[in-house]
Amino acid sequence: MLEEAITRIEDLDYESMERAQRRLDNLTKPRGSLGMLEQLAVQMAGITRNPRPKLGKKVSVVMAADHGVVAEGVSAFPQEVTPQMVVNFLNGGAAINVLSRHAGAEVVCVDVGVAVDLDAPGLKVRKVKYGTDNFACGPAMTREEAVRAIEVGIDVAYELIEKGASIFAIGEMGIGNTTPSSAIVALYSGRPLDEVVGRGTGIGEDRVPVKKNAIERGIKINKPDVKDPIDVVSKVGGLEIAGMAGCMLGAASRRIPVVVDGFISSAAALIASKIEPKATNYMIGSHLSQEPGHKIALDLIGLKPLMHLDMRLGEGTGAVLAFNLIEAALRILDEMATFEDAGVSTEIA
Ligand SMILES: O=C(O)c1ccc[n+]([C@@H]2O[C@H](COP(=O)([O-])O)[C@@H](O)[C@H]2O)c1
Ligand SMILES: Cc1cc2nc[nH]c2cc1C
Repeated sequence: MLEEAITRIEDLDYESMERAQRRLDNLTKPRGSLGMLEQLAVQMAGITRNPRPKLGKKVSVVMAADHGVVAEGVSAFPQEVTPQMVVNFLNGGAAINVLSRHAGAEVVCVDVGVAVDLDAPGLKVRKVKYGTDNFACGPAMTREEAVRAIEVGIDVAYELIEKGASIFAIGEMGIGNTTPSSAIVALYSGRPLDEVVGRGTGIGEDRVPVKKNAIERGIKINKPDVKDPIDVVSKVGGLEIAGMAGCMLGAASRRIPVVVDGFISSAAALIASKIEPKATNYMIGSHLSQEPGHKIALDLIGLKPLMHLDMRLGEGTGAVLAFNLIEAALRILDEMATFEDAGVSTEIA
């Protein structure tokens, strides 16, 4: 399934992009004056193979899983918050529910590896494992488990696309998951942990060295091979990180755009981009998280955030806010009058 998805990921459709660009240049505004909205519209044309695309159904996917590395004291919150928040997502009370309602998007929550069984109607139970093992002491999961988690993501993407999804916000919930995300971003960027590791849910400055030490031990003991992204995500990653990477690859293989959320979502995007570089064509950056490693990850992938909101929540909350901007960009492309239509004089020189 993973192989099939990878081989189906194509380049953007340059003809639709050129046509969209030509129309944007003829609309009643100085060329390029709508900045990133214009780039978004052109990218969407290339993704959808349509020079004047419209958004259909919008979906926020929240991949949830637990992390053995929390035993090292790397999070400000206890592990039971992961299942508690999953229940909150299903009851409609979390930030992602509110912002998704605001954006007219549906929320889909997937249990890829929560440490307990949950009896929560509406939850997609695709559990690969009851949380990862502590990667400071050995591999987080086996290679087979990592591939299964990626394939859960691909499968969920296909299922939702089949039901009409036209764009995804890719979010997550997993106490401890800024630690594996930091390991992944440090490995691929080669930057020192001091520049990558942040405070996650809000650990005190005194606890940051504990988090860095767990990552250092994890990298030393597991020796992840950066040339093999599945090795990296299995040894020092997470089940929801693999699941999100899969969702991004699955969507790209069906020419569906994915909006990358915060630090953890960007670590997943980095893994997806290392599995298949063309997948980045289908990715849209949303916001810049307060986690210091987020900018490093986005730069590595080549994504530019649309918003700077000082957020650091996760769940897909930044990504879903970008839906309105993407829709705005498409409406500009479709609805604005051209110079000719409106009888407005064009540039002198
Ligand atoms: O998206 C982000 O940039 C982000 C930054 C910090 C924390 N989070 C969320 O907080 C949790 C991870 O934080 P931590 O401290 O437990 O590693 C996880 O549930 C994430 O959704 C998310
Ligand atoms: C309450 C809470 C909500 C979250 N949502 C995503 N990560 C989270 C972490 C905590 C602690």
